[in-house]
Amino acid sequence: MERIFVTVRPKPLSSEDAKSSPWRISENSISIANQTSRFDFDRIFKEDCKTIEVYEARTKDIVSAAVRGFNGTVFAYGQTNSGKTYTMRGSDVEPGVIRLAVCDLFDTIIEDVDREFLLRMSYMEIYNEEINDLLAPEHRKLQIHENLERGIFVAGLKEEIVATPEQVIDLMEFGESHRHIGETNMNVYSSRSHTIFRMFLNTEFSKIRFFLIHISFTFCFRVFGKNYKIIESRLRTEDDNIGNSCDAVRVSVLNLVDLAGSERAAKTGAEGMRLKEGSHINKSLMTLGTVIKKLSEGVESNGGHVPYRDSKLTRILQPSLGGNANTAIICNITLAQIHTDETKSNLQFASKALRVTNCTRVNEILTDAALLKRQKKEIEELRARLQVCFFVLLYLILSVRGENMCSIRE
Ligand SMILES: Nc1ncnc2c1ncn2[C@@H]1O[C@H](COP(=O)(O)OP(=O)(O)OP(=O)(O)O)[C@@H](O)[C@H]1O
Repeated sequence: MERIFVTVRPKPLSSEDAKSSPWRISENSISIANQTSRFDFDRIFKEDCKTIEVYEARTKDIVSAAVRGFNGTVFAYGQTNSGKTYTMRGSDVEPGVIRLAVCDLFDTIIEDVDREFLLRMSYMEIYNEEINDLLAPEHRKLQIHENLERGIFVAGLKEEIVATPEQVIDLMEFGESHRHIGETNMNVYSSRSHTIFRMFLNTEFSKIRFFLIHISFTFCFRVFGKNYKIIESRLRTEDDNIGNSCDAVRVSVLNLVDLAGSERAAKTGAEGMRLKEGSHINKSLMTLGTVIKKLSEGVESNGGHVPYRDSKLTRILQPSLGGNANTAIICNITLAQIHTDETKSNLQFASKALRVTNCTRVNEILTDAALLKRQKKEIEELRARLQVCFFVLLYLILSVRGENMCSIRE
């Protein structure tokens, strides 16, 4: 069982706002002066901290676990203008969590000489409760499906096979250019949609396709002098007859999520289209809050209902909320007095998330070869047991017959 890891990143204040801020931070606790309520988190960063510190606090581990076959999700949560996009996407001067994660992912893969990888990415946004593909802008209003093989997935979402960090960053920037952004009174570049950047392995690859891709990648890397042996993860072994798991393919998904911020129309001055966007954003964040609250109260483990299906966001993130994933939340806040109520409610959400636990495990899929090997071994074991049973039975029959013969003679 793994608890959701929750950190808090306050946005730097102007000196004017700093003087009037009611918030007091001590180590990893935050409270309002003269009030008894206090919030404790895994980590509270200083206002002047760098994004790399935020990244290294937990996301770095989640990325390296993703390479080992564990699902991972990191999302930035907070009110509008609190620094979520700054944290996840970054700026020209300071790379964000997504960029840092992508570079780290490739570095970790290069170091892993025992495995071969095949990596893919997708990028989507949820805008006004509709899912749009940011890598294929013509793919709009996509639907969520669920089946045994793939779990919960967005049908028709473009998945690009990627081989270098530069390729991922280029695709991400292409996607960013199609994201819905708008001006409000609180943020000139306010995200009007939630975005989910995803890197993952395809469970549908047949062995032949896997090898074809592997061969072509290996060829490319040799030709271009790069040392990447890109993705899905399969253990390399000299001895093909070793153990059962040598041909197992590990499949993991890494979600990096930049949520749109909660907002009050009175403060953002939203009207018309902006107001409609704001109401969709608030509604889906409210559902996220309800889901986290129910999970923190143990409703799901007691067989109760958790309303994942009430918003596209919670439905897509369902496996990361109380499911099979290492999850971290970066709660972006502002310490300005004018936003005290919003900051308090964001911290309440984050506190509840601290009590949510996930059950993580390595996702391993057996290839045909490994499956055959495992079944062959099982057959051999059964055959050996059958032989033992046969000899025991023969012995019993012979001894019974021997006794009968004796009693007849007598
Ligand atoms: N840690 C920080 N250091 C310096 N500037 C920051 C920091 N965090 C945020 N900013 C600045 O604050 C402004 C708002 O940040 P950002 O757009 O990331 O907020 P947001 O939470 O994503 O807002 P929204 O929900 O409206 O999209 C930007 O100009 C950004 O550069």
